[in-house]
Amino acid sequence: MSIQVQAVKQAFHSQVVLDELNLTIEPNTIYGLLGRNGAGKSTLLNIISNRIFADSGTVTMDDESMRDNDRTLGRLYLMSEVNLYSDRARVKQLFKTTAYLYGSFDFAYAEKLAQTFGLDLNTRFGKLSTGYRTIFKLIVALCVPADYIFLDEPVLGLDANHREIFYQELIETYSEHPRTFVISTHLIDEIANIVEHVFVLDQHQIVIDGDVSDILAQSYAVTGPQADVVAYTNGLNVIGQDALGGITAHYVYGGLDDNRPIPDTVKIEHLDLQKLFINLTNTKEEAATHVN
Ligand SMILES: Nc1ncnc2c1ncn2[C@@H]1O[C@H](COP(=O)(O)OP(=O)(O)OP(=O)(O)O)[C@@H](O)[C@H]1O
Repeated sequence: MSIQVQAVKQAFHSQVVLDELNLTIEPNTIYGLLGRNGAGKSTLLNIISNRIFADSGTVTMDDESMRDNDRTLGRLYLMSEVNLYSDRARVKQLFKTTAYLYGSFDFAYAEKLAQTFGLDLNTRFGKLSTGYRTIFKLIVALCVPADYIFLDEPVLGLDANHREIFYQELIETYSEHPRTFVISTHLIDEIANIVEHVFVLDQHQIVIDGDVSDILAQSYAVTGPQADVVAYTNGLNVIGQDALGGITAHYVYGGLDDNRPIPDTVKIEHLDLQKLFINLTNTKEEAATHVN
C-alpha cells in the first residue's frame, strides 16, 4: 500500500520546477522532505494530493491512479499554509466538518491536544493568531483517519515551546498508531531525530532518497591542514568545503576509501543532517563564499 510518484514533470509558465521526478512513499514511516526555498516541495505535495495536476507523469497508490480518485485520496491528508476554513466557524465546528468529510475523527485526542496547546475550542477560526491557526491545522492533521499525512511547514509561526509539544505528540501518536507522515520543513535540526527517511529535492529532482542512518553513515567532515585534507579526499565525492585560519574542512558524501591511510594531522567525523543538506544543496556561488 505505497504511493508511487513516477516521472512527474511540472513547470509554471516556462520555469521547470519538477523534472521526471520519481519517489515511493511507504506505509508507516516518518519522512523528511527537504529542499531549498522554491525547490518545489509544496508543488510536489500538492500534486500527490490532487490540489494541482502535474504536466505529465503519474501518482499511484498500489498501481491505482490517485488522480480524481476519492478512494485513494480519502486516505491522504495535506496540511499546508493554504487556508481552507471559514473565518466565522468555531474550532469545534471545524472538527465536526472534518469528521463529516473524512468519515471519522478522533475527537477525544483533538480535545486533549487542544488542552495541551491551550487552544479554546469555542474560538472562531478568524480570531486565531497565526501560531494558533497552525496549531488548529496540526490538531486536525493528527486526528484525521488518514494513512498518509503530509505536513507542509507544520511549525510555521509556532514558538519553541509549541514546536516541542508538537514533536513530542507526533512521536507519541506515531508509536501508538503508526501511519505515514511526510514533513516538509526548513528546521532540519529539529526533525533530524524524528524522521526515519529523507528525500532531498534539488535541481528539480530527488537527489537523496534514503534512511537517515544510512545517509549519515556515509557523510563525513574531513578536517586538518589544507594540503593533507586535499590529498586525503582526492578522488572522493567532496560536496563542499570550509576554510578557517589554517584549517580546511572537506565534506564528503558517499563513503571514504578504506585502503587510504588517514594522516595523523587529519580528523574525520560524521556530518549531521543539516550540515549535509547545506553542502549538498549549496549553489557554486554560495560554496565559494565559504572558502578563504
Ligand atoms: N501556482 C503557481 N504559479 C506559478 N508559479 C508557481 C506556482 N506554485 C509554485 N510556483 C513556483 O514554483 C517554484 C516552487 O515553489 P514551491 O512552493 O513548490 O517551493 P517550495 O520548495 O515549497 O519552497 P519554500 O520552501 O520556499 O516554501 C517556485 O519558483 C514558485 O514560485
